[in-house]
Formats: sequence, structure tokens, C-alpha cells
Amino acid sequence: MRTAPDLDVTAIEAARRREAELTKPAGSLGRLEELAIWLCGVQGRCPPDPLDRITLVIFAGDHGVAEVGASAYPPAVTAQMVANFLAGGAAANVLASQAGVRLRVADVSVAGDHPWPDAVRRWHVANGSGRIDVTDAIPVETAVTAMAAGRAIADEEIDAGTDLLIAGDMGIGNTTPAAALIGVLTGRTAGEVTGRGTGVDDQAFARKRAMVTAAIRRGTPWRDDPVRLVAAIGGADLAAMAGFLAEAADRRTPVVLDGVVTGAAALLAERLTPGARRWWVAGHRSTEPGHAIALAELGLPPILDVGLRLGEGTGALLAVPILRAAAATLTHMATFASAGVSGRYPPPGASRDDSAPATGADHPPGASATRSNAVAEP
Ligand SMILES: Cc1cc2ncn([C@H]3O[C@H](COP(=O)(O)O)[C@@H](O)[C@H]3O)c2cc1C
Ligand SMILES: O=C(O)c1cccnc1
Repeated sequence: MRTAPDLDVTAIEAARRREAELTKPAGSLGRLEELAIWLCGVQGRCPPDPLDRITLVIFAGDHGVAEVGASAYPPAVTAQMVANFLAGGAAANVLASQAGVRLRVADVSVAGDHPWPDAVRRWHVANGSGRIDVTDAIPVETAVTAMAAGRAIADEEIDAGTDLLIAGDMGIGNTTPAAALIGVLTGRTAGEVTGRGTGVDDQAFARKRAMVTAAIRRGTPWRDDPVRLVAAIGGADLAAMAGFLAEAADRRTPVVLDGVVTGAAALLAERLTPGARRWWVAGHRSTEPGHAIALAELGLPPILDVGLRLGEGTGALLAVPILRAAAATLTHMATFASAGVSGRYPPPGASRDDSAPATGADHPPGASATRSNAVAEP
């Protein structure tokens, strides 16, 4: 099995050294420091380039479980929301515009014929996905085609020159296959991974949990075969997302993950290409219980936790300003030496000269120390 490429260790080391030289207490920028170091690792340079060219790809597809009460909304909403994305009226449009992110919609498996531009329909590989509690979502051949479609979409964006990709989802009923995939891939029960999605009532929630239980049972034999697993209990859109995420890692392109649906696709992609997760960050943690479980399995702590349960890439879009802030601080802050700010006291036992004034002569870690109050290694 092919593993994902490593991040650039030299750039990571340079970023760590630079973080320690900046005019702030060591570690005080918290998660921003980790994100800045990660950005250097994925870009292979320190300081990192600003994130000017970011694209969100929303993978749209229908799901048979929505026909039998898995969602609080009717299946027709999937296509109607694709039209809404194209008209600019969805939450993802507004947040993408705020964050300066390009939005692209890919109809991978929306049911029916639609008069959408070729760019939207080009990677259409299925007319919806089957009821996963009783039958396969898609044939295995369609899963293979859908994964290749997701890889092709990633290639198109990477070849066009992108600094960062975001994966988002649109598909009524899609939190049911997402929960089932997370259940199989983390060994959890339907009770642990199933949430209310768009907000189903108690009766529908019980029905949904029963569907997830049945789907987990149907999918468990394919636990170690991501292609057969996504064919059995996922769907074409989830397969395309998994291909997209794996390809981004293969091509050394960072990705911000969104909610429970991209989380399920990420678990699949990590099985396709072990180590791919190093190329991703989790934009947020949604309120769907399966999402926290997926992120824990991936070892990806979310940047934000603000009660979102929408999908479309919205949680990832909200994290973009934080990623940009991380890059900007590492790039533009002064160092102790350049700003003439005194560094940290040396550790107990080390000799120290308290009378030394705060001048530009203090020393960042890694520089040769000629004064006793040089900055300590963090
Ligand atoms: C108007 C509307 C816009 C949405 N945008 C994202 N979703 C989100 O909700 C759906 C998943 O939840 P469930 O599994 O309960 O159907 C997906 O379409 C997901 O993208 C939406 C849902 C609705 C109704
Ligand atoms: O976690 C998500 O992204 C989510 C939650 C509910 C509905 N749709 C998406």
C-alpha cells in the first residue's frame, strides 16, 4: 500500500526555531503556533506563503435513506441547494466570500437530470446512492469511478495552482452513511455515532439509528477494504471525497476538513493512503457525535468548536482566518533580537545577569549566546 509523502522536516524545524524567536512568551500563541509550523511543513518553506488561493469543493449527492425518513428534510433539497450554491445564496457562499475562498460545486451523485454547467456535472457518476440499511449504496465499479473523479477534481485544482483545499458536502440523508462508516472504521455502535443531522424528531431518530445499526452490520465485513466499504454503506459522493482527500495528500497539498461527512471520508482516505491525515487539519468539530469520534481516531484536534451542524464546508471556511493569522504571525512578527526585547530568564541554576538592560542584543534560541539572559530553549 502506498503511504502519503512526509511533511518537510527541515521547514518544520526552521518554523519551530522561528516561533521561539518571536516577541511573545514561548507557546503563548497556542494553536496558532502549531498551525503555523504545520503550514511550513506542508509548504516546505519557512516562513510560509500567505494562503491567497483557496478553493472549497462541495461534493453533492443523494442518498436512498432520505427516501425513508432518515432526514428532517426531503431529498429534493439536495438539487435545490446545488442551485442555491450556483446562485450564491447558501451559507457556504456567504462564508466563502467573507474568507476570500473560491467555491466549486461537483454534482457527483445527485439524482435526476439538471441543467447545470458542465463544470458542475462533469464528474457526475451516479444517480443517487442506494438505501444502505438494506442494499449497497453503489456498485464497486462505481465506487472506483467516483474515487477517480474525486482525485481528478483535486488534480484540476492543484494544477490550477492552489495553496489550500477545503472539502464540503451537500446531500440530504448523508449523515446516515457518514455515521455508519465512522461506526465501522472506529469499531463503535450506532448509539455512539448517530446524531440528529438536520434535526430529526425522536421517532425519526430511532429509525435513523436502526438504519445505522443495519448498515454497520452490512459494512463490517469490509472494514479493511475502503473501496468495498464505501460501495456497501457509503455512496458515490463519499467515495469522491475520499479520493479527493487522498489525492491532495499524494500531491502535497494541504486540506481543511469540515464536518461529520468529510470526517467519514477522511477515515476512508486514511485507509486508502496511510499518513494522508498529516496533510489535513480539522476546521471544526460539529455537534454530530460521530464527528468527535472520527477526529479522535484521526488524531486531528479541531480548530473551532462553535456548535455548527451544517456541512457545506462552513466549519472549514470559518477556520480559514485563523490559518491565515497563524501564517501572518510567523511571517511578520519581530524577533526578540530585531525589536530589542529581552528574552526569557534562564532556567534555575543557570547564571543570570539581572542588571542587563533590554536591548536588541538578546539572543533567540539557536543563536550563539554571549549574554547570560539569552532566551532559554522552550
Ligand atoms: C436547506 C439545507 C441546507 C443544507 N446544507 C447542508 N446541509 C446538510 O444537511 C444534510 C445532512 O443532514 P441529514 O442527514 O439530516 O439530511 C446534508 O445535505 C448536509 O450537507 C443542509 C440541509 C438542508 C435541509
Ligand atoms: O457535521 C456536519 O457537517 C453536519 C451535521 C448535520 C447536517 N449536516 C452536516
